[in-house]
Amino acid sequence: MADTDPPGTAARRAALRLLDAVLRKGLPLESALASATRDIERGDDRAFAHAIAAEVLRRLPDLDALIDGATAKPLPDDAKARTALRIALIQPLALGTPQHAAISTVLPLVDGGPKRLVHGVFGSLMRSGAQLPPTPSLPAAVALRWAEAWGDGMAEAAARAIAAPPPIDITLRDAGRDPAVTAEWAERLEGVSLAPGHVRIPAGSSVPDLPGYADGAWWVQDISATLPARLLGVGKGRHAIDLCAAPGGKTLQLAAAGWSVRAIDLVEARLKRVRENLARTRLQAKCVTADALTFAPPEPVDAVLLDAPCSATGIFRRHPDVLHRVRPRAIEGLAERQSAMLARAADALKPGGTLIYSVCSLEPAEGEGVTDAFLASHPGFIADPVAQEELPEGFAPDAAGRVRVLPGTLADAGGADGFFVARFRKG
Ligand SMILES: C[S@@+](CC[C@H](N)C(=O)[O-])C[C@H]1O[C@@H](n2cnc3c(N)ncnc32)[C@H](O)[C@@H]1O
Repeated sequence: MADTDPPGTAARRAALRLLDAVLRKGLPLESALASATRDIERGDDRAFAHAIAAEVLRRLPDLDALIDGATAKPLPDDAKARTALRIALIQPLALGTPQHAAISTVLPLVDGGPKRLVHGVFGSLMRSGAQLPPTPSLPAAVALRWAEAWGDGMAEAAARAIAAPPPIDITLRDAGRDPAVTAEWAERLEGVSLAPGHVRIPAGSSVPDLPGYADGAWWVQDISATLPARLLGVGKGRHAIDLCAAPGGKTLQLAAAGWSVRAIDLVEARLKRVRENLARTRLQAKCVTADALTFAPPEPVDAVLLDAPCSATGIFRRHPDVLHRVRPRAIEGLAERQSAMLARAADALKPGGTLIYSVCSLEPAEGEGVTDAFLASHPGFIADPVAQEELPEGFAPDAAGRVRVLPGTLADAGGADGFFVARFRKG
């Protein structure tokens, strides 16, 4: 950083590195954060760099349309000047930063480069009163892929859902299916409940400061992500394996519902988070670092939950980077690995046991495609259709008894992550 840089420039430089990591290197925003903000001392500056990058990713096609409308010759997609302009524009247009602060801290990012162009385009857009459209636009390739898979209405609902970060959902440890306990917590947390054991609070709430967090009375988990464990019901001491467990939301649900749980994850550092979450909530599970593609339990078990690693396109509201870095070829590769994991999961079950497969993906190849192929290649398994009564209000099984959650679900109550769940029984 140059000594003459205005205060706040470091945060914009970090935002530039973050956007480069996502858009050029294809990395998840969260995993690029530590390295991109390494030279920033203050936590609020690091948070601001993150907020700028996330908001640019939320509104990227709309920002680019403004930039293209104000430049005689389109800037290349990966030009530093384009990224600098995205960072400068998003601040007054969405984050409330005064125009002069936004541009003065962005110009040093293009030192020795097209500074005048960046200044000129920013100035002319601001003078003309440029605004972002009220409904964000999806990247064209994503809009096309999702409209083809699910119809235009889904793509429109997804676009509406990007506009703002979603609310925070909480799963209660001790509520079980008792509506009175849930109602009590909804009041304490000043939230609303959309299902037994669930409370929804506004986006941006400071989670560790809320009542019950330090005592481990609840954990953060989107309502869609609660469905797989809900569909296994109460455990009564029976044995379950959570095959890709970290950070552990479903392990905690299963343990709280009385299952004897073995939590597996490939990545030891991620399994550490499961252990921390178990310690905080005072729940029990055996944590094992292992590869789901080769793991075999000592004895077959009553239930296996495979919440497989996936494109994560269902959580685009929280992680808008997925909209820009997940490509069709990657989705194909993920579906192959999910099929291999599901076959392995099937081997771990007792006869009569229940297998749950889930992904936080909006790609049919990773959901319906994997489960259709599984049933076709595993004649010893049958689909175990989900009944409407098993699901929270606002969710519904599809014609085959699987649960496909699309954008637009619970739209009036703050939405839900995109998700897919299927249940099978071993004959
Ligand atoms: C979708 S996340 C799981 C979320 C978790 N079920 C929950 O509810 O908190 C996928 C997890 O799979 C793990 N994973 C990826 N490849 C794996 C493998 N081959 N074997 C086991 N775990 C794997 C990742 O480390 C990651 O923690």
